[in-house]
Amino acid sequence: MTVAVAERPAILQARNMTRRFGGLVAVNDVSFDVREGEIFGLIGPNGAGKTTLFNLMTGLTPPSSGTLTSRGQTVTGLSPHRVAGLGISRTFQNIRLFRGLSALENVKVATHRQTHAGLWQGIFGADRAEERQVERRAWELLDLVGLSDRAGELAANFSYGDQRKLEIARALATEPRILLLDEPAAGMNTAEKGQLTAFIREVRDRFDLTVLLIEHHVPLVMGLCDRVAVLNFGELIAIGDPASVQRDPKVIEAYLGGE
Ligand SMILES: Nc1ncnc2c1ncn2[C@@H]1O[C@H](COP(=O)(O)OP(=O)(O)OP(=O)(O)O)[C@@H](O)[C@H]1O
Repeated sequence: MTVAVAERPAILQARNMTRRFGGLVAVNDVSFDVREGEIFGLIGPNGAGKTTLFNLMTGLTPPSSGTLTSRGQTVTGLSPHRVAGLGISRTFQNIRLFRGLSALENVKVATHRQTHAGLWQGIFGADRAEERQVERRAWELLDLVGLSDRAGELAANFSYGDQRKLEIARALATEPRILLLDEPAAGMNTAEKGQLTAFIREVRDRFDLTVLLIEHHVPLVMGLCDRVAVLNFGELIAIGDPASVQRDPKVIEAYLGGE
């Protein structure tokens, strides 16, 4: 029997997370839980602190204060590599592919990073058995994101939308439990945006994931997410199911009203 998202245990617990940059408080005393298996949206106006919060959650930026734990393990203070090792993987608002490598090589490099081999083995091949396994897995992931027929093409030649899909394949290569997507719909055309909801749900179900996403495209967030959190000037001003968040006067004033 499927357990309702609301009754599932927390997989992430953010407590009083704050990040200052000089005099600017980019993330201000933010606390929330993310439950196992949910699709959790993070929205807010430009500069509200969404990416900074993702950076705090993935070890890219240390918090000024506060903690993040995942099933009892402290995440804050770990390097991005160690955070990935805990099963927390992400994509970036500014796409970070190896533009001069093929789609297949991009996914293989990400897979190798999870195994003992490093970047160069990722490109030129490691132990043969491991290499075959990595290659098979990379093809599977490219297939999942619909890019296997273009495996040999350079990442630089892909449209924005396809580069985002490739980034998701790379993030999945590390076999995460928690996937953070920073603006997955940015640069996608209307048809691609339409398919993204079903795609993210399919990925969540297939890999038994919890998904957090930052997204400016409000209809996508509202149609996709189990719960939505709203940041404004670094503060968490609302959290709940999409319908109640959309009705919240604070949210309308801060964000949706300004759309
Ligand atoms: N490394 C940094 N140094 C100084 N200020 C920063 C740094 N990173 C972010 N900021 C500031 O922190 C605030 C929050 O930025 P952040 O990028 O997290 O917002 P955001 O909600 O992701 O915005 P957007 O929707 O435009 O991507 C902004 O005022 C930004 O200028």
